[in-house]
Amino acid sequence: MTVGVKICGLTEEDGVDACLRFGADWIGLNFFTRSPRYVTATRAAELANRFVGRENRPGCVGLFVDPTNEEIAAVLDTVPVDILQLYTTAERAASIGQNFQREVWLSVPVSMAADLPVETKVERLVIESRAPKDADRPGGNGETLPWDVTQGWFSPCPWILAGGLNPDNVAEAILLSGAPAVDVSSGVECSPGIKDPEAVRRFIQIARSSGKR
Ligand SMILES: O=C(O)c1ccccc1N[C@@H]1O[C@H](COP(=O)(O)O)[C@@H](O)[C@H]1O
Repeated sequence: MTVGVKICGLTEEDGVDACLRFGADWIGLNFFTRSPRYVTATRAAELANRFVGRENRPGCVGLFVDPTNEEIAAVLDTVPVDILQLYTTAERAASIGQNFQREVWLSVPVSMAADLPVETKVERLVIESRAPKDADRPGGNGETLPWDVTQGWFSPCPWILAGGLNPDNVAEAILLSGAPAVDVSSGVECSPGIKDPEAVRRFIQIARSSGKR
C-alpha cells in the first residue's frame, strides 16, 4: 500500500496547486497566529476553494494550537475544513471532536517509546518530534524524532509521522518508523510559508514509493 502524504502550512496558490498536481492526500491550513504559516479564515477559504468540491480532492486539515471553541467555530463558519489537527490534551481533543462533529487528529510530542499512546478517542495521531525548549510553537520547527521509536508500537488508531521531514530523509524515516502516512511543512519550503513546488513533487513521489500503508 502507498504511504499517505499531508503537506501542511499552505499560504499561497502555487503551493496548493503543486499539492493538487502531485497528489497530496491532505492539505493543511495553519490557524496558529504565531506561526509564519498562519492564514486568516478568509485567506484559508480562498485556498481551500481551489480544491474543495473537486473530485478525488485532498482532505482539508485545519491546524489549531490550544484553541477555544469560539476560535474553531469562527474558522468553520468560513472554511470548509474536514479535519481538525489539534495541539492540546487528549481529553480536550475528544471533546472538540464531539462538539464540532469533525474528524480529529491529535498531535503527540514524542522523544521516547513511553510517549506513544496506547489508547485514544481521536481518529488519527500525529506522532511528532518534541519542540525544543526555547521554541515559540509546538510544531513546524524542522526537528526530527528518533524514527525507530515507533517500531513494535501498536497504535490504537491510524497515525502519521511529522517533524523535520524533507525529500532527502522521508524514505529513511518511513523505513525506520513503519509510518503509514507522513506530514511535512518546513521541509518543502523555499522560505517560511512558501512551498517549493519541486520539493513538494519530490517529497510526494519518494514517500509514495516507500513503505506500506
Ligand atoms: O508550521 C508551524 O509553524 C506550526 C506551528 C504550530 C504548530 C504546528 C506547526 N506545524 C506543524 O508541525 C508539523 C511538523 O512540521 P515540520 O515539517 O517539522 O515543519 C506539521 O504538522 C506542521 O504542519
